[in-house]
Amino acid sequence: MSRKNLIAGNWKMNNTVAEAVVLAQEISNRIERDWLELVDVAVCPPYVDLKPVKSVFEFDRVDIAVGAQNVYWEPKGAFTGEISIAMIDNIGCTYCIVGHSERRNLFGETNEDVNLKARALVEADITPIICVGESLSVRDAGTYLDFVTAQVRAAYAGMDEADAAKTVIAYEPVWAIGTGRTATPEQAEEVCAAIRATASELFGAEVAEGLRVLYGGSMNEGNAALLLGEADIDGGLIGGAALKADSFIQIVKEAC
Ligand SMILES: O=C[C@H](O)COP(=O)(O)O
Repeated sequence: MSRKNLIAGNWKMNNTVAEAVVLAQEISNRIERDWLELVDVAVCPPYVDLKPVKSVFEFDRVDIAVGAQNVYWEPKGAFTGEISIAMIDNIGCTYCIVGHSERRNLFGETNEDVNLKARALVEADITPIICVGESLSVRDAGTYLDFVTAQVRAAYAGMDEADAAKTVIAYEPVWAIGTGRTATPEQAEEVCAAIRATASELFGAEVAEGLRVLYGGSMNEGNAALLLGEADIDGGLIGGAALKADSFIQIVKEAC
């Protein structure tokens, strides 16, 4: 089965509304419309920027999706500071990142939290981009495949085949995020293939073949082509390089 690449920009905690609108406009102006037949493109700005960025893309009639960077699984109520799935749905989010290592490591998000978020998103027909990835100490200990596939199993707990088919996994080795130290294509492919094999064990070959597995971690316009050339890498979750229209667009082009 051929899978369409997905290039998703994670803007993290960057860009005021004014800055976000300028960046969205630059991306919209420069992206070639026919590339969007060949590759899915999304940007994930901070919550406050979601609606303005979505409005830019709607006004320009450009098929670039928006996604949130996090969400809470409860539908509503006394959860100060949290944002619900209905809220991001209402402003047109197609995707939502869950379990990013910054959320796991800086904000104490657990595998159980990631699972609850992913399941609630699937239920609402918003695609969770489920992030997994090992730290440098786990990589050096040589146990990274067990570690990452355990994260995948935990994220999928309680899901059936139809649920899993609505998800995206992003493999992001923590040691490669924002460090400029990208995984080699071979390193990234080894883990992405293991993720697909785990999905096959859990949900069967058909679901696994259709599952998009992204790579994230210092992906840029210089290394994207080689990473995206690997058999089990179906796109990228881009941090720093997604904050510059030129770099982001070049990566999208490489993914076509
Ligand atoms: O979500 C994106 C990743 O954390 C990658 O970030 P980076 O491209 O700045 O390394």
